[in-house]
Amino acid sequence: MTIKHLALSYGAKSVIKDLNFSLQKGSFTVILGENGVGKTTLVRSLLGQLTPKAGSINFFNQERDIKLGYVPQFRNLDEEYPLTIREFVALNLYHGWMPWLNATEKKRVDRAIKQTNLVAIQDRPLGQASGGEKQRAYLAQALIEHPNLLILDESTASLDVGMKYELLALVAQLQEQQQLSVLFVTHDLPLARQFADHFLLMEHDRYQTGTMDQLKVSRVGEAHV
Ligand SMILES: Nc1ncnc2c1ncn2[C@@H]1O[C@H](COP(=O)(O)OP(=O)(O)OP(=O)(O)O)[C@@H](O)[C@H]1O
Repeated sequence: MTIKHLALSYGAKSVIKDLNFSLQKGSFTVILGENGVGKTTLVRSLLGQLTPKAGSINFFNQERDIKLGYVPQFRNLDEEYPLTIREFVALNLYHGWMPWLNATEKKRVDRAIKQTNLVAIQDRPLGQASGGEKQRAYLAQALIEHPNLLILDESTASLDVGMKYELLALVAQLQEQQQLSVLFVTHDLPLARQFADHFLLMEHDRYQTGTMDQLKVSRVGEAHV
């Protein structure tokens, strides 16, 4: 994916100006930056929810080659949330009036549930799952479409340390096995250093990119000069 001279704004409020960035196929890239710098805004533009004011976003060779998977920020679901884990994972496969899945769709659900280690608990209500299990269910839902670019937006923010590493280790495994490219938005530098190979560091007036060993910050947003 190549981003050239990208500008994004909300009405008159400019958030991103002249961003240039390349995401290499198969890489695990972390997007770092302080609160309010525009990380989620950038993700929204990649998901096609926000039209650039200027510049371009080109996905790999041709735009139709790209299949995006998106794991949103962790939101704790109500304990009473009515769907089981399996129903939640399959949610996007239901079309309008058709309340059942065909054999191929069932296989896709089985595969995503297996990939995310949810087989044993797939029939439990999602509302009663642990934070890590809920995030794995979001990941499984994103994997249903067999994405080649997976975007995780602060997906680990409210998970405890063990669960964060578990989720990211799973993502890294999928990245390797399936030639996935991963874009991971986070404030968590140790986690980024553990799993990512490239970074995009967003600051209010500049952007830096490179391989993780070129990242010279001790905490997000604070560059050593
Ligand atoms: N719908 C909107 N309308 C107007 N301004 C917005 C809107 N959404 C976000 N903003 C503003 O755009 C700026 C960038 O927000 P964004 O959510 O992209 O930041 P972020 O880097 O993801 O922050 P955080 O780390 O806190 O999630 C902020 O100043 C925010 O207040």
